[in-house]
Formats: sequence, structure tokens, C-alpha cells
Amino acid sequence: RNPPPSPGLALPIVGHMYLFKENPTDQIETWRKRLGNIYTIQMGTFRCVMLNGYDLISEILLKHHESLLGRPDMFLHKEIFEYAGIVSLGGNKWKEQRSFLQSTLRALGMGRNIMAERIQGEADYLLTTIDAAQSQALEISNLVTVCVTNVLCGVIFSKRFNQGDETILQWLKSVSRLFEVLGSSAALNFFPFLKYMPGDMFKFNEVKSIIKNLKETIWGWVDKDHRVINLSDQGFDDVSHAFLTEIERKKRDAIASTTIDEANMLASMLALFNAGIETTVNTIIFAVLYMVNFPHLQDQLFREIEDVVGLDRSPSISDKSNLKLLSAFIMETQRFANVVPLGQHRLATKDIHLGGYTISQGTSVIVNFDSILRDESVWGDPDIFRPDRFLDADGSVIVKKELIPFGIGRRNCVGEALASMELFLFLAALVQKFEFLPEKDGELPTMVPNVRFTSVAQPFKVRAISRPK
Ligand code: HEM
Repeated sequence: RNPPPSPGLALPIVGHMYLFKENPTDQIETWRKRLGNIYTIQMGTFRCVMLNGYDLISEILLKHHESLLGRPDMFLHKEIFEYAGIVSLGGNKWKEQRSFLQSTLRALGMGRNIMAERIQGEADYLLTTIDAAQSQALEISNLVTVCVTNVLCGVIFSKRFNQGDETILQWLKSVSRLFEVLGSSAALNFFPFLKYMPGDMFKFNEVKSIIKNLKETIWGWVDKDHRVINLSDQGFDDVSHAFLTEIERKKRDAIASTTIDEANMLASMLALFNAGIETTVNTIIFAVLYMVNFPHLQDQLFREIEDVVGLDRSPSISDKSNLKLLSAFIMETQRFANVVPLGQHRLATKDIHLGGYTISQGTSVIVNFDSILRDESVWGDPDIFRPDRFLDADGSVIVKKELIPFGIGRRNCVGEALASMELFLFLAALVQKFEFLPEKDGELPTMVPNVRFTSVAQPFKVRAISRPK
């Protein structure tokens, strides 16, 4: 059957997982150097094919998409999403959820002016809350998280919260605890029997209880009893309103076989939160970290905004095409920080012939985005932070097909347009208003990230000094 090569000794039960150290992408890269861009590893009970490099990854995601539409039966899909919603569904059920969410987000103005105004409002709010610290060193990630959460809460429920609001603080506490315990429970993906270990050793019960609370909170925010559903009106206020309306429409038309129901609605809304907040916040925090580490670059970014926008009005989305250095800086931040280094496991639903090997039906496939964003043959000096790699001699922005922080193909990031707009508007506002300095002069915060299955900056404080007008 010609399967891709394997790194050798797989221990009983754990397979090759015992070889993973702190940063999983290091081990994956070590195997890539030894075995090439495609190889097989055993992760507990799962046989996984790891794919590296732009050619193979784009080939499988673009050409073999239809054979890769499953999700393996993992803890995440079973216990968190209960096999429902955009992240956990496969096949035609996924297609229906994805197309519903995509068209709903588009109709709500994702990537357009109406959304830009909402984000600008949150960016202004962020500036005010940072300013309140009066140049005292502070960790800004909590402040950024509230504003990014507000953007999504607006899109999903037409709601927003002020910093310090008890509901949002409780929500953020639960989400942060969830990410902490998900680390301990990751092994449950590959060894489901561990959930029976005494003392909740792998945090199975805690994860379940946090998820139950988060779902109840989300359902409370939907506020179903106070929503006016009008089936003759094609419009809707937000994602949850769109779902509720479409669910009623399906009932009216007696369409039984559909994923547009309350279980999938809840799971998809939870997925938008899980996938959309951490990623966006982490990218913004990495950008601030790089500005602190490269003050000369921070200064150039400020000068560009001063020239193009001035200091009397807030940057708007229409400034984007003229803020070329800022665009290149964001591109390089996304490349260098690479907040989603590995794709979610996908399941081959048919045999796939790729790179001279056969990936057999039932195999789990992982794509290694890190192998593209850090590929020496593409970037030359991938370990250097250098935004000017995205600018040509005239200062125009160069678009490179290998820059794929949002993935590629039909299962790429459904929130890409929203996230891109957020990155631009939040960062433009921060650059215009503040100079970011390290907590102590001369002591730069480390740029070495914490990489698990997402990449996060190590906690650091900054002093945000208001720029004189
Ligand atoms: C800078 C911010 C973001 C980055 C870097 C990012 C990155 C990604 C990547 C790489 C994938 C594909 C993973 C794979 O192939 O397995 C993905 C999927 C996804 N993203 Fe994002 N994302 C970001 C923001 C968002 C936002 C704001 C939302 C919500 C509005 C969102 C919702 C999703 C969802 C629901 C999926 C799964 C799509 C599906 O299975 O069809 N993401 N994201």
C-alpha cells in the first residue's frame, strides 16, 4: 500500500508521542529533515500522516479536499463539541454549516465598512483603557482580550461589555482555565480510557464542567425568548439571530435532515469563540512585543501613520492601502509568530495518493503550517524578523502565496476577513496613540514563544507612553 515512511520505534500504546518535547514543532522538523516532507507517526491509537512544505500541503488541501473532509474521533470533537458545529462536523454536514456561517458573516458585513466601524469603536475603547494606566507598566493582554471578545460578541449576539464587567470577567476566567486544563487533557484525544483515572488526573471532569458553563453562558447571551423572528424578512441582526430564524424556516418547511438546529448552533458559536479570540489576541500581543524589541521599526510605523493619517483622526480601513509598512509589519508578524503552527487533525475518507505515497482511508492527516512559514527555501532568513521582505523597491506590498497564516483551501479560516480587519485597525490605533517601551529600560522581553498547539507570547509588561499630538 506504500504508506509514507515512519521514524521507527513506536512504543506500545503511546506510539511516537514519547518523543515530543516542549515545542512539538521542533520534533516534527527533526523528522522532516530525516524523512522528508511526508511521513507517518503513531499518536496513541491514531495513525497520522504529517505533511510539510508548501507543495504537498497546497496539493492536499486544494486538490484532495473532498477526500479529507472527515474529523477523527477525538476528545475535542466528542466531549467539547458533541460532534456538532463547524469545527467538528465532516462531509456534507460540515459543508452546510460552513456555507451557512460564511454567508451569514458576509451578510453581517465581515470585511466591510459596517464591521470596521464596530472594530474602530472597540479600538478607541482599548486606547482609553490602556491610557488609564498612565504609563505604568502593564500586561495589556487582558485589555485586548475584552475588546476582541466584544467584536465577536457584537457579531454573534449584538452585545458588548465594559472592562471590569462581572459577566465578561467570569467568562474570560473560565476560558483561560479551559486552555490551561486542555493542556492536561490533550492526552485524552489519543487515550480516551484515561478519563477514568482517579482524582480527575487528566482533567476530564473539569473540562466537561467548564464547557457546560460556557455553553449555558452563550445560550443566556442568545436571549432566545426576547428575539423577534420574522420568517418573511431575509435580514437578521447577528449570527445567533440568523440561526434562530433559519431554524424556524427549516421547521416551517419540514426539512428534517439539516444541521441548522440548536445543537449545531451552540457548537458553532462556541467554535467561533474558541477559534477567533485567542488567535487574534495573540497576534496583536506578538505585534506589540516585536515593536518593543525593534524600537526603530516602531518609530517608522508611527512616522508612516503620522504622514498618511495624521494625528487628528483615527486610522480607518480606507487608509490600509496607503499604510504599506504597517501592512508588511502585520504580514511579517503573522509569519514570524505563526499562532496556529499545526492544522487540526483531518481524516482521510478515501485513499489519497500524494508525494509518491498512499495515505490510506481512515488515516489522520496533520498539516504543518510552520514548515511553510519558516521554510528557508522560501524566505531565505526565516528566523529574522524583517517586514521589508514584504515590500518591493518602490515600497509596494508584495503578496507571497506561501504566507498562509489562515490556512488554505475550503476549510481555511472562516474568520479571516474579520481577523485581518481587526489586526489592521487595532494595531493602527495602538501605533498612532502610544509608544510602547519595555517594563524596564534596556531589558527587552523575550521573543521566544510558548508553543503547544497554538503559539503564545510569554507574559510581559509594557509602558504605553501617549504620543504628543
Ligand atoms: C489572527 C487570527 C486568526 C488566525 C491566525 C486563524 C487561523 C486559522 C487557521 C490556520 C485555520 C485552519 C486550521 C486548519 O486548517 O485546520 C482556522 C480555522 C478556523 N477559524 Fe481561524 N484564525 C484567526 C481568527 C479567526 C476568527 C476571528 C474566527 C471567527 C470569527 C475564526 C474562526 C475559525 C473557524 C470556525 C475555523 C474552522 C473552520 C472550519 O473548520 O471550516 N478564526 N483559523
